[in-house]
Amino acid sequence: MSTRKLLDFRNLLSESKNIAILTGAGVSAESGIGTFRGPSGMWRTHNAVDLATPTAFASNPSLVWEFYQWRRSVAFNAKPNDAHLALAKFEERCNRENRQFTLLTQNVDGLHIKAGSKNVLEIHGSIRKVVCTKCKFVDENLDQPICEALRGRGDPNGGNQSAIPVGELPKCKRCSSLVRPFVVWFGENLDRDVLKKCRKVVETCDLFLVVGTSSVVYPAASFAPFVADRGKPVAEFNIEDEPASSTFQFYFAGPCGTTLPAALS
Ligand SMILES: CC(C)NC(=O)[C@H](Cc1c[nH]c2ccccc12)NC(=O)[C@H](CCCC/N=C(/NCCC(=O)O)S[C@H]1O[C@H](COP(=O)(O)OP(=O)(O)OC[C@H]2O[C@@H](n3cnc4c(N)ncnc43)[C@H](O)[C@@H]2O)[C@@H](O)[C@H]1O)NC(=O)OCc1ccccc1
Ligand SMILES: [Zn+2]
Repeated sequence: MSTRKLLDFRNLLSESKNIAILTGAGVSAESGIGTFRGPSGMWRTHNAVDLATPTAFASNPSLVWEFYQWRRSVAFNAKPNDAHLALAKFEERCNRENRQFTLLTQNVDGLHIKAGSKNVLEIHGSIRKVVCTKCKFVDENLDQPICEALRGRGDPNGGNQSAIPVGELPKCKRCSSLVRPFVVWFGENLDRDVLKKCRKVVETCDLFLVVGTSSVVYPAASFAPFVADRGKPVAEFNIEDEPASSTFQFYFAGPCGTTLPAALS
């Protein structure tokens, strides 16, 4: 990206009053958390998107809980990287300058909040929380392992794969029924209130940034085009040399742990 473009972007950034940002797995890649595309999108012989479904959980809750036990262990041991930190720092600046800042993330790893971001919408939920399949009680649970039966389980390269009886899987603190990760699975609707907040953000922001996402999962993938259709500027940050879609005004190629601090500081 030419310095000319970078300067143009930074001027626009300093004039904007209502900035919104959408992040995806690419923002956590430099924290050692694999993305969904490519080899890291596989767990054992399963494609992550096949395990992140209500049907997979209904047919094999033990396997799905092993998958999430592993992802919790990776996420809980991960540290926010310079991209997360730059976003948290930029939010503070916006607050000081009375400008609106909203961070929408598809990531369930909790690293934005760990980095200090405040106005964060985790549109696909968080693996730091569980929800009861019976009474719907939502509880933050950072226990590692989350239950005794999952101790040492979840190894992506094999290990003990015998099915864990449902009665030994994580239980609700209120009614002792089976709990599931508090995440939105494929084929499930996003939370109504979260969707309403997302709609307000894309209808009112005057600058939208898209960071580290392949923009294939909906409804999140519809946000940036919606803002662009309103005639508002969109800037994309991605490690790929070329933008997936060239409809946006700005494209910053490279690892976002480098490009984002350079653009936002
Ligand atoms: C696959 C896709 C086609 N399917 C969908 O979109 C589906 C169905 C659908 C609905 N509407 C549609 C319209 C058209 C087609 C399909 C649909 N959507 C849904 O089911 C949604 C629910 C979607 C949410 C699912 N849950 C997730 N996560 C939580 C769980 C969990 O995480 O376990 S989605 C999950 O996958 C997505 C992964 O995408 P990315 O984050 O972008 O990651 P990816 O690996 O793909 O890309 C990484 C990018 O980063 C870049 N990168 C890598 N390293 C770096 C680096 N260092 N720096 C910068 N960039 C980098 C790479 O180049 C790459 O571009 C994220 O959203 C993530 O949250 N629900 C729904 O719409 O309900 C109503 C409904 C229901 C049925 C039918 C109609 C309507
Ligand atoms: Zn319960």
